[in-house]
Amino acid sequence: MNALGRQAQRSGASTMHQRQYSENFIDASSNGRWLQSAGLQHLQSSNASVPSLQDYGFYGGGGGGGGGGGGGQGSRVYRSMQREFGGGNEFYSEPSTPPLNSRSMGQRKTGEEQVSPSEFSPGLLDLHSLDTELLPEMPVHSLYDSTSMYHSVRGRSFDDSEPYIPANKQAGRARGLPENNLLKSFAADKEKASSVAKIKVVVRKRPLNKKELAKNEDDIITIDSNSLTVHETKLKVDLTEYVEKHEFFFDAVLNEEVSNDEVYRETVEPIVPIIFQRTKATCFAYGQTGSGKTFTMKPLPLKASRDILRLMHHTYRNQGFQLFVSFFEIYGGKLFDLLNDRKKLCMREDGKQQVCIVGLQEYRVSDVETIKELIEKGSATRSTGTTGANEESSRSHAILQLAIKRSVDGNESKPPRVVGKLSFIDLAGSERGADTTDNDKQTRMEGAEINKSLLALKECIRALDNDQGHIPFRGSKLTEVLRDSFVGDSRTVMISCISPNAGSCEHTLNTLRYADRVKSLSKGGNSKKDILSSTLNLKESTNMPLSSVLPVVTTYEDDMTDTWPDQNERDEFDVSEESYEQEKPSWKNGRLEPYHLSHSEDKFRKANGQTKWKEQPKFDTKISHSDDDLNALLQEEEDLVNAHRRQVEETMNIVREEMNLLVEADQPGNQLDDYVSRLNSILSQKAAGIMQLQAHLAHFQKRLKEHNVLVSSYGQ
Ligand SMILES: Nc1ncnc2c1ncn2[C@@H]1O[C@H](COP(=O)(O)OP(=O)(O)OP(=O)(O)O)[C@@H](O)[C@H]1O
Repeated sequence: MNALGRQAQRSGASTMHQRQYSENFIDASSNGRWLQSAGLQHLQSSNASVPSLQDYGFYGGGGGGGGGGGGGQGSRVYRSMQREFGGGNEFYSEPSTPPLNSRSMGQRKTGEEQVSPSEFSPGLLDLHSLDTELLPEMPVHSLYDSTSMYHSVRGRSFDDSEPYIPANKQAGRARGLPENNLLKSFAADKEKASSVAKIKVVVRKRPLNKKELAKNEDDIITIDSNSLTVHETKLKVDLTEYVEKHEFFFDAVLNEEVSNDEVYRETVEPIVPIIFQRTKATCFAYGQTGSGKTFTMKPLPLKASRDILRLMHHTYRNQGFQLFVSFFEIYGGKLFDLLNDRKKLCMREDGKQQVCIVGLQEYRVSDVETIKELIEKGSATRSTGTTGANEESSRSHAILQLAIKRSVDGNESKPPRVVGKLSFIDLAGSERGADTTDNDKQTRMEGAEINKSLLALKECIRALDNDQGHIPFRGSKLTEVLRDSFVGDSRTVMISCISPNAGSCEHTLNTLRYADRVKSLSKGGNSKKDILSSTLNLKESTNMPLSSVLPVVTTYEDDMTDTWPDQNERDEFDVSEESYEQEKPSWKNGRLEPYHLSHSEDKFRKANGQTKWKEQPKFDTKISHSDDDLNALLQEEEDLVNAHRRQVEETMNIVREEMNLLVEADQPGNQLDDYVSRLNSILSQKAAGIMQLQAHLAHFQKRLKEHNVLVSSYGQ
């Protein structure tokens, strides 16, 4: 739609997708089968033949290379940790096993691994051996025990000796962010910690980039505390410009000057302690391609790992917690292990509908440098391509998981089981269908798959936050994979990334509407305020009377029920192209004929004059719920056009009435002629506006159809 989306398409064969494979990295066949788990649910029996724990951690001290210049804080922390814990902590007394030459190590087997290769080789699922179920509650000494916590803080700890996060470095902050003081936050009691919002929506605006500055593009986003306004320049029918303001409210809005440290403090830091309490948390970035998702997400896992390790070495010292890292991507609906030469993974479901990622390698880590190295390797292996807005666009969803595990009853011979998990998802850029029309088939299919999964994700978050019985996890691979992070006690942080330039206005509004929906549908917390803000957002954004906006709010209420219209309803609300044909206004005998509502639209009207938009138009019923959801999104746009059309129609009716009154009044002929011709010209302008809106609508419908065809063909 805008120029950005149309630039720099990829040629089909050359495919700028990079398939970079990290040479020298850990061999696919390494590790015991317990490493195969992504930390998903499992059947607990087992254990007799489980291999003993292997530590694939490799320690920054000796290698150093991986850390390179970027070591910075991490190296400092590591050294400090060594100083503090080198003697006492089990993790730091284990032999170093650098991964770069771990191929041979991978073939090493413990006695317990001497089992049928077909049974235990990586890639095969043995549900009985996987630690996929959260560890049942176990007494954890010192957990939220303020005495011991303060003890560790006040004693000589690395926090005292070498704080790695600059104290209160708040330059350029949009608003007061919480201080980074993890251990201090631990002083809060358990209840307080678990009161962290179930879902938090944060928006981050990036600065204008060089390209945008060179084009003299305006920054159209203003931020005030936790509200944000998009200033959209629009054209009236008579081609005069006007600015429409769209105001949104979120849990936090971070301006372009906010650092990644501050983003971490606002988003992930509060949930880190909770994952020691049998909680699974997910943090993901959403937004248009080039809006800063990767920039935002990339540092978060490392910062979180640092805090996790600090907690493990302070508050939970000697309590047997272990940290594991896995990193995989979903590309084109398929899973690839980013820490194992992009080995294709498969997902299986057991009888209890527990999902396991078969063959996924997990690495036990005990220092920041190792994690850093793993993240860098995984990121380099990710599928990227070029979009108009981003030369190195992520074309996959990358999922990095930090799992905290613990041996049952402290028995080290048993495989550790998941206590909690923190998943970081760098989603592929959201794209509008209109931006991909000129792209090659592969790109378009990627776009369709990406959009499908983003919509499925939104649907799941909504359903979860509203405690709905049915969570539509099967909507996409992404949501299937994340199922276990969402069930039970879970937390979700969504970071919506937006570009500030005028050329991205449409994308930005879409991103914010997506975020707004996720937030405003939240049952927990300030639901009243959220509903209000949602209404306000829509009111502002459409510049229409509230009555025209109400149907959209109705959508929200309807959606909360998670019900989908049955087939009959869909049939009844079928919106066919013919119906729009009939709607075109026509001139007859020099007069504009009344603008009839189509039969189908009439059916949307409710007794109170409001329109109910819950019902989806009828589309290919083979398409999954997420596709229905896309339809719903497009339906929203269609609703908007319809609302505008009704507004125009009302204006026309008023004008028509005025004309009739004038004709009836016995005015001098010449004056009347003048007036009538003026009104006629207004009417023809309005008619042109209606035509425009109809073309807009037809365009949406066409796109929707194309998308559905694409998705269904892609799914086959
Ligand atoms: N807050 C920011 N401050 C400075 N530069 C930023 C910021 N956010 C993004 N950028 C820069 O903008 C460019 C695009 O960012 P990034 O690759 O993170 O986008 P993306 O949303 O992940 O895109 P895609 O979905 O295509 O992968 C990068 O060069 C990045 O360094």
